Amino acid sequence: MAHGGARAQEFGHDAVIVCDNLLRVYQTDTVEVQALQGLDLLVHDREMVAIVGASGSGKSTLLQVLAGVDAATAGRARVAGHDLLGMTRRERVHYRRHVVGFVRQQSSRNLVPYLTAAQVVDLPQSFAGVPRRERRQRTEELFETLGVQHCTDLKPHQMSGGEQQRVAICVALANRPQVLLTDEPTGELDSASAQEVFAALRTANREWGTTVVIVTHDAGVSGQVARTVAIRDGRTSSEVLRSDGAEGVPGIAEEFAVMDRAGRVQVPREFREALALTHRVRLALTEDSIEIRSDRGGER
Ligand SMILES: Nc1ncnc2c1ncn2[C@@H]1O[C@H](COP(=O)(O)OP(=O)(O)OP(=O)(O)O)[C@@H](O)[C@H]1O
Repeated sequence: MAHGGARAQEFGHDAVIVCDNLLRVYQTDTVEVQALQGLDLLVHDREMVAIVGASGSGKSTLLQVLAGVDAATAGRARVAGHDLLGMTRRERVHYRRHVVGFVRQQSSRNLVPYLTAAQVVDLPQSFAGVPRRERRQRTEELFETLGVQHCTDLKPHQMSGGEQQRVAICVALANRPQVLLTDEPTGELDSASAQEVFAALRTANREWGTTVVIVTHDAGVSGQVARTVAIRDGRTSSEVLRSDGAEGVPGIAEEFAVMDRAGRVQVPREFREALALTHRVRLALTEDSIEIRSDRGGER
């Protein structure tokens, strides 16, 4: 039991994605940008989670760290048991090829202009050494499940934006990753095509048990997933949990603030402005709540 107890204390020991106090600092000649400022995040196996936030809040940086294409400056990031800050080059190649699938922000970067859908989905499987017959079967299975069989012999310029994105999702899923990371998968799409892409992501999540993370600045995504995590200034600030409604009836969504392990909570700007809260506030513990009051009359 002592062993189990010790494990239970480790932050996120049972999560597929663990970000613990993650920091990413970009250093240029003149400025230092803290894109991630001590971000904590847990995602569990088979979850489908959306990450929302304003432009510049750190969403893409987070996804690139999780995808293994960028390295955090400090903190801990673990995905499916892989420690992302301590991986060798070789481990990183294996990780990117087999453990995570990544759909990048610009759809054109996910496909190759002169390759057909079938050829581009074949590529990652071929790099992984999968025999030709199995590759063909997997490609057909992906196209059928995500509804893009008709794109098999088409090149990107012959497909709609939504079809391109669904083929890009097939590429990312080709080697059966445990985790699928998508950066603004519906950013350039009309709402009907966006719905088809969300449906494809849900299908992957349901059919293959893939854990799906969707980064978007579209707050409307909350209606598509059970959990939405909001990032503000490089930190997770709030979460919306949506319970499943009955068939055809939307579920109920409830918003929570996120408290990190040091006890920090971000007070939303509207709340701060409504009470003119500045850098110092009064906290009071009542029987079942904590009050935050302005420090009127106090020195700044
Ligand atoms: N390579 C880089 N060099 C310097 N600063 C960067 C770099 N990449 C990102 N940043 C900065 O880090 C911060 C977070 O950027 P990031 O792209 O992660 O935000 P985002 O929430 O994904 O925004 P968007 O929705 O516009 O893509 C921003 O201030 C951005 O300017």
